[in-house]
Amino acid sequence: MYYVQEITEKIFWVGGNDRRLERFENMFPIPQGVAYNSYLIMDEKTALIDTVDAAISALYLENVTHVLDGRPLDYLIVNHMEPDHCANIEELVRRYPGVKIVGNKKTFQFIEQFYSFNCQENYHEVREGEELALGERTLQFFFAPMVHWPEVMVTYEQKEKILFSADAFGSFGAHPGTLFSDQVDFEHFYLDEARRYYTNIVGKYGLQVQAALKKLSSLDIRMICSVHGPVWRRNLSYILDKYDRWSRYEPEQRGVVLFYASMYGNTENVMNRIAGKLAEKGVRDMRMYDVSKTHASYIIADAWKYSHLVIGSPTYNMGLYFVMEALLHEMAGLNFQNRKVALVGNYTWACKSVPAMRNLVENMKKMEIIGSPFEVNSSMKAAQEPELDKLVDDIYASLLAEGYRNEAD
Ligand SMILES: Cc1cc2nc3c(=O)[nH]c(=O)nc-3n(C[C@H](O)[C@H](O)[C@H](O)COP(=O)(O)O)c2cc1C
Repeated sequence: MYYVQEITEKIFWVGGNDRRLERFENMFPIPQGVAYNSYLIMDEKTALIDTVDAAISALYLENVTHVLDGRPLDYLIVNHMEPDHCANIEELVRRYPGVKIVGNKKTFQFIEQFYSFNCQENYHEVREGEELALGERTLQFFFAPMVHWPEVMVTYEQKEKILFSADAFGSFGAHPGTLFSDQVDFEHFYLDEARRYYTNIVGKYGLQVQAALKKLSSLDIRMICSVHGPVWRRNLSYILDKYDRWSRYEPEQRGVVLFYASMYGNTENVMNRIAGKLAEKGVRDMRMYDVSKTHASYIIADAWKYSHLVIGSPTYNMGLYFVMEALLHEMAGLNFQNRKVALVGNYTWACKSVPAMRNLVENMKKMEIIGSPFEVNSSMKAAQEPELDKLVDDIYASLLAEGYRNEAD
């Protein structure tokens, strides 16, 4: 049976949740599921904003039919052509043959690339800033290229000042019954998943996000409706500030993320010793991950959050342990930058992990290597304690220089 919610007068959320999907984009674990949001505006003309993933099409079509209540669909706004939002275009055209599909040149190019049905007669191409009157309400379209696909646009509803923002401001996590961010404790319920979503999916395109934020800054926005995650109707500056910071690659918090690879436990042992020594100095904001155990998306999200990283890896086949190598490549691919990094390398006959890590890290922008990388020859020896203490002192000094306030102070 249909399940819809009216988000404001005559604008309905007609999306749905998927809590069965194991991995978003077949890559990112989503233990709390994901929501696909679509919105239907009932005015003199009816307009549907984006569709949903094929996994929830049946319920979705029932939702749309229910809200339309016998009326035709006049417009389908396609803000984003990623298949998790476009799976129902063909069926909607079949059901509502007169529907105008609103998009830009690239939108239509992508429709034809992804799908084989012919709906060219339905195209309604819009330009940057163009308006579309629905009756009481008028929509306006702004292009947001590469946030995070080239055809992306956002739709601004002028009467109630609602931004339909495509993937921007989205989050992993299905709706827990509530729909609005102010109905839950966002920091506890969504923030980590919103950060993981942003950093892993949109993170590479900080410059383009900054450009979009600048373009939208002249609009009076009272509500943000993304295609994933909760709807924002209060305290919008909170999520706008997060996006601004994330897209400038600025850490949210001073603290340390330690992540390591280790087969026999000797690299892990050094990482634990570093964390323990930092804790003795009073550092509390630390996270530690084994890269073979924790999915990269969680480590990347925390690397984005914190100011300092400690990275440890054994040498493997004259290079870097593959999982660590993949993770650092992924971070570089996401344009990750602007952090302080300490390195720990391990080897039994020829240490290649330190130069490999250094090379990968130094190829990222605005990265600073702290002190001297700590090299372990199979296992750490007592004689190396002063050298490790020196590295810990350097990490701590760097934290303080960045403004870290020690609980013990
Ligand atoms: C398949 C394989 C390849 C390795 N390749 C190298 C290598 O090229 N050079 C080297 O010095 N050590 C190499 N090692 C040894 C490890 O780097 C070394 O034993 C290290 O101390 C392991 O650290 P861990 O205790 O944290 O797992 C290799 C080990 C394995 C299992």
